Amino acid sequence: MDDDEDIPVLIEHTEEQPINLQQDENSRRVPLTIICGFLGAGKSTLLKRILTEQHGFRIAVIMNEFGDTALSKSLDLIHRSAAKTINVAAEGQESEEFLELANGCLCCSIKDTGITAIEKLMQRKGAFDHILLETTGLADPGPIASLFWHNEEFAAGLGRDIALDGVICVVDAVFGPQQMEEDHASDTVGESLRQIAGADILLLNKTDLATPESVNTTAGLLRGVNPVAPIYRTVRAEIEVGRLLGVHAYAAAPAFPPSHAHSHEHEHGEDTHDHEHEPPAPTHYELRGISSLLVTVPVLSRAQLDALDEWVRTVLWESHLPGAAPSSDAEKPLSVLRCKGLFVLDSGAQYVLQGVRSMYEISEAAADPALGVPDAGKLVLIGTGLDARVRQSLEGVWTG
Ligand SMILES: Nc1nc2c(ncn2[C@@H]2O[C@H](COP(=O)(O)OP(=O)(O)OP(=O)(O)O)[C@@H](O)[C@H]2O)c(=O)[nH]1
Repeated sequence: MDDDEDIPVLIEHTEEQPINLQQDENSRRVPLTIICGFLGAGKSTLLKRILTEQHGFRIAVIMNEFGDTALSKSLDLIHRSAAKTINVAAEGQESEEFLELANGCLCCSIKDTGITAIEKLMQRKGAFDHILLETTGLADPGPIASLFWHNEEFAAGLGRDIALDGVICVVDAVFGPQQMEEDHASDTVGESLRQIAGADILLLNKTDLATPESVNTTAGLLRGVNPVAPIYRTVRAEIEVGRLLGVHAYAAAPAFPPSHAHSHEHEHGEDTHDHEHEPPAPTHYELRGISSLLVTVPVLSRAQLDALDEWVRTVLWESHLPGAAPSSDAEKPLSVLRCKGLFVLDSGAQYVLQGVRSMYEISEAAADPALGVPDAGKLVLIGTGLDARVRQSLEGVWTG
């Protein structure tokens, strides 16, 4: 450790906040983004980029790893970056470390899991505008995401200060498909597929090491599992920070693909935003593991919206279709890991559905006058056992 270890002195924040990272006006909650990803896919490379580049955002990064990995990782990041100071705050907790970086970011490597690490970080509230939480490779982001969203216990505590912004999954363009392939070996759905399913943004990294054809194939696989998350193709996780943070994935109406088959890409420097909107034909990954169901929902009456709410509740809470007994087919039990929806009422009102595992909410969305009222709604379910019976049962909600 360096000689110049000091108790951290964190500078009072006086500058204006970046527009897209403004905290919720009502609650002043700090947005939190979860980074998960395949082993060796480039999570640390992304973090290093964020911690060392001049992007104007003050981001606190928590490396939530076990053992010494986080410590060695953060020191490695610091040594390679032009950090002004290295501060270690012991506070009687030997596992706590805070590093203040030259670009205003704060790196925390805390060998505690989840909540404790964040509680410690929040003691330094005001020193950052956004929190990034890196999970261990192949950790399922679902339980962590739900911890920060709609957890009553959490809402009474830290949840007053933190709002879940989104989940980013970094996928290895070279080994990603192989990892997905190996993942189905277990009798339950593998972690890599859970990560893809639970992501709000997919970073398809290391595209320089794969042929354009295989990158396209991998993007297609990702799209098959998660049809709504944007896919950014990157080399060394090079992407504008503003495109990853401040996405309000759990608050805003989800950006659904248009109903017609469509595929285009935008170049943004090194990264490419991929909109391969139509899910490809089911692959063996989907048949063995997770698949998605994307349904167009017609304009609904209030009563139909209530019926839809009940349908979602039954499926998410009881894992069976309304009116049907719980499935005894152990191979493909009905289970929803993530759902999103936008519903339009005949009154013109719009409602947004957001769900993680068994937790969900349907709330009225502020209509954007510039966009007008959409002529139909959409619902996407990502999980297992999402077969034709599920679509039929769902459509029965409005066809009667
Ligand atoms: N060629 C190439 N190498 C990359 C790219 N992104 C990351 N790497 C390298 O791949 C290796 C693994 O990257 P990391 O960022 O450590 O991956 P990680 O996801 O943090 O790894 P774990 O935490 O061990 O799961 C490192 O040697 C990186 O320099 C890329 O886009 N192209």
